[in-house]
Amino acid sequence: MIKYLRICGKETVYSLFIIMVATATTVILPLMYQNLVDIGIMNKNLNVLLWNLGFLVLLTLLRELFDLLHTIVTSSIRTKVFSKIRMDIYGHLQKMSLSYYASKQTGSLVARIINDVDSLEHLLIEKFLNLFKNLLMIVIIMTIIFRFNHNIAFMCFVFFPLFIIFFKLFTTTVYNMSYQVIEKQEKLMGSLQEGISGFETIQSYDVDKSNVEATYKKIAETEHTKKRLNIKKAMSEFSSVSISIFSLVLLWGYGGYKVLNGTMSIGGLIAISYYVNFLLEYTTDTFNLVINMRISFPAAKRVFDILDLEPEIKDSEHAVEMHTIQGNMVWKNVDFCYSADKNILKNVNLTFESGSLNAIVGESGQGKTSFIRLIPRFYDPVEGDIFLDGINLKDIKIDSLRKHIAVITQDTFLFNASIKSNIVLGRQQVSMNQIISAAIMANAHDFIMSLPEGYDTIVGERGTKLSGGQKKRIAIARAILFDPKIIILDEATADLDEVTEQSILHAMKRISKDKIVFMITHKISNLSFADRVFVLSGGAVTECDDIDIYKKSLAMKQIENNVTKLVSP
Ligand SMILES: Nc1ncnc2c1ncn2[C@@H]1O[C@H](COP(=O)(O)OP(=O)(O)OP(=O)(O)O)[C@@H](O)[C@H]1O
Repeated sequence: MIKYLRICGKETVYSLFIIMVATATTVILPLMYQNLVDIGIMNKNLNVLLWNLGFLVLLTLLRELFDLLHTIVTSSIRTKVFSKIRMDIYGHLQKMSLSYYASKQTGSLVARIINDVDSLEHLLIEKFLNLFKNLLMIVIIMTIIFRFNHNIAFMCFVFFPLFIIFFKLFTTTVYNMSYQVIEKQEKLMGSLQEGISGFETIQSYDVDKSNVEATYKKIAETEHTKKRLNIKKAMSEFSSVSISIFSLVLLWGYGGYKVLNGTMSIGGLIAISYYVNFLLEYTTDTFNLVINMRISFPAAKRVFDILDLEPEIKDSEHAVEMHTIQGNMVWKNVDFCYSADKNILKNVNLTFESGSLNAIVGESGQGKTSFIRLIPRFYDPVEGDIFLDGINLKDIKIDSLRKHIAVITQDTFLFNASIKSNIVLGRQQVSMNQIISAAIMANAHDFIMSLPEGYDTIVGERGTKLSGGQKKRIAIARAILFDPKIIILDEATADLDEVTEQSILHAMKRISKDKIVFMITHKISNLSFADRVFVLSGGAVTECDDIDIYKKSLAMKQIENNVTKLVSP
């Protein structure tokens, strides 16, 4: 946090200075009242009365002015620090490995960026700075009260232990409850996000009953925990206010008695009652602040927990930049698994040369996607190494490695932007001609031109305004325009009609002359485009010596499966 406060060190110093000056103006006010009553009113001195009234107006205005200044300065701290924290979390999340996202829900991560940073903001700006102001005020006011009247100062001291007892009583419960609220809210955000983005499945399968009810239950539980937390907070506030009332009664009893027996002036009693009032106000406020800080701490801690997380896949110290690559790849004794109890790849030894289109086949769940995930280092092998142009992937800077790879997955992700921006994807200096020729190769140009706004058509969230095949073709055009050395097609053409699929694969075959293309496929017809075919089975990856024989055996297997399905009751 200190690192972030340093960004606006100047503003923090200004803020503390303003707090001190505002404190001074507040502290002087009761003395003015004392003068006004004892010298102005009681001695019928109009001059003193008018001067004091003038000063009172001036001081009150000054205090308001400093409050305004404080708000301006803290707003500037908020803007600088918290936009930086949000950017850092977002940037950090972008660096996290696939394994991290496999165990997290998008909604709960959004909750951290929005809600938890908000809590941290309140904690820092409202609570820490106010705590500083309150403690300063308490010390100054206690000193003044002590100088006024020792007995009253001792009476005030009696109430501190009471505050501490109540504080101890509430603080742990409040902390635990607020943690529960945050966790429940995070889970709720996850369910809401999932429910909203999966609305089509929910509606079409009529699963709304159990699914929606589970979300309703989460909403109710979150609100219930919030209600319990609010009641606890209200109880803690009630107890601190009760102590204040009790002490004011004591002060006015004792002070009134002193005025009656002539040992204290009326102005003095008014001034000291102001000070005691201030003291109680600031002590109560500090008590509530600390309770509220306990509420904000869990959220603040979670913000820094994310920032402290190390991505599983990161650049090694001596990682090198690869500006250009040939694209020759060697796999040496590669083992891979997601968890120790299930091997996905075992002792894979392979060599791929630039200028080849490699089909990866195998039954569902054998590990084809996992296999290609090791190439852009979405995951690392648990044993063995993969070399690109003789350099271990682990020794290449991740950004510079991924710059040479385009992955087109089974699920196409499009941004809610125009078709053109989805193809270009932030790359600079790309001409319209280049975009169009990539779209032509991906068989996307004709359908794009048939849309009323052509390349400027906005595709909707995740591309909902386009068909599955259209989205896929845009993703392929994006990869072609990108012109990487390694192209990975993970069943990328599976949901296209046969003519479109064949024309895209022809294009892939053409452009694979100086690239390595990996094509995961379940279709026998696609194997005709492959230079080499690799079969994944039981963790082993074996190359097919004769593609035609493999195609025949696969076709036979599929026929057998279909016959079994037909004859089985
Ligand atoms: N992120 C993950 N965490 C844990 N296990 C995973 C993960 N991704 C996949 N698996 C498991 O790894 C195994 C291989 O999955 P993978 O997706 O690589 O298979 P595949 O051959 O591509 O399957 P398909 O042809 O059905 O797409 C499966 O048993 C799957 O459940």
